Amino acid sequence: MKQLILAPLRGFTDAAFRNTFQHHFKGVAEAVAPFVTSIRGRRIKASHLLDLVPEDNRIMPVVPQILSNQPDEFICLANTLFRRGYREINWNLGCPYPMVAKKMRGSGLLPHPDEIDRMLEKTIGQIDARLSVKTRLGRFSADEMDQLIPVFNRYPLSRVIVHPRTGVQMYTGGVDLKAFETCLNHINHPVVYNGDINSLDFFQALEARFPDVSGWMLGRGLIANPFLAEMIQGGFRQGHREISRFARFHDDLLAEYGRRFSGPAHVLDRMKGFWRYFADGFADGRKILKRIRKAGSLVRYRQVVASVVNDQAPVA
Ligand SMILES: Cc1cc2nc3c(=O)[nH]c(=O)nc-3n(C[C@H](O)[C@H](O)[C@H](O)COP(=O)(O)O)c2cc1C
Repeated sequence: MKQLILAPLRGFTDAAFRNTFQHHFKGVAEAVAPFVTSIRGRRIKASHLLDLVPEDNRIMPVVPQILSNQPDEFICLANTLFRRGYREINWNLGCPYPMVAKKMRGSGLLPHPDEIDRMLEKTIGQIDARLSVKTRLGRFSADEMDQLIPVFNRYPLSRVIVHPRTGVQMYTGGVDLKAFETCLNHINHPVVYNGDINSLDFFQALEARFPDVSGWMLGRGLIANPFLAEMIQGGFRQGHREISRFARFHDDLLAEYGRRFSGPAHVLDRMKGFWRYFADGFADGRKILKRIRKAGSLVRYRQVVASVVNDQAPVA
């Protein structure tokens, strides 16, 4: 089995999604959860860690992720999560949003390897869990990696997940596979590849080029085509993308948000959000997305989805 990992996508891959996904589809071994920010003071409210309630995370193994640049806060949150049973904590060094990056968090830390060094030095001996990082190549330029790799190599990280884009690229432009190769060759820890795995063909090309990768993280491509992990594990191109399975998954996801969210408007918003990705799995996805976005109520939304499911066969 290839080690396939569900990427953290805030607003998408929460416990409701992770559990429902795992119930309907095979092929994914674990997930990194969307980030939680560290907070000042020692009291961490239960509401802050709602997505990481252990009883709600027994179906898919989960690695919590922390966004922080404060060693004390990081240690406190990481050890709280360890006491709840999480054995690995991931540090977010990739978040590209200017609001985050300007405060020297996420990818905003990447131009400051000395700060990353300081964080790792202060935290790593103080937390009980294993520590991994999820990083981009740099904030402004892939060259920033040259300074970052020696820092990562100085500490006993359990793995380094690399999304080979810069922070300022956000999600545009291509992934920089040459720079990823440099990371793979020079980082002394297991390296996980992440970015744009949207098809079996691209996955197979990556796997052929980078046989030493320890795992593969999939985000948007897996939401767009929830069958992708099964396709990758089986090495087959088509055949298992059955609309009825997709429909059952969709309906269970909708029901799950119905149980968790306080009103139909929130549920509708969340489900509409998913169609930004689901639509890519359909031949006339743009038209479908327009119809879904126009739905003004959950009742209407269900009708549109039912007609989409009845009328269309998704493309593999
Ligand atoms: C809406 C959205 C939310 C995201 N939230 C997180 C997050 O909480 N933590 C993180 O490390 N990366 C986050 N990412 C980045 C993804 O984990 C991943 O690195 C990126 O989407 C590239 O992988 P993909 O092409 O397989 O989606 C987010 C991406 C998107 C599009």
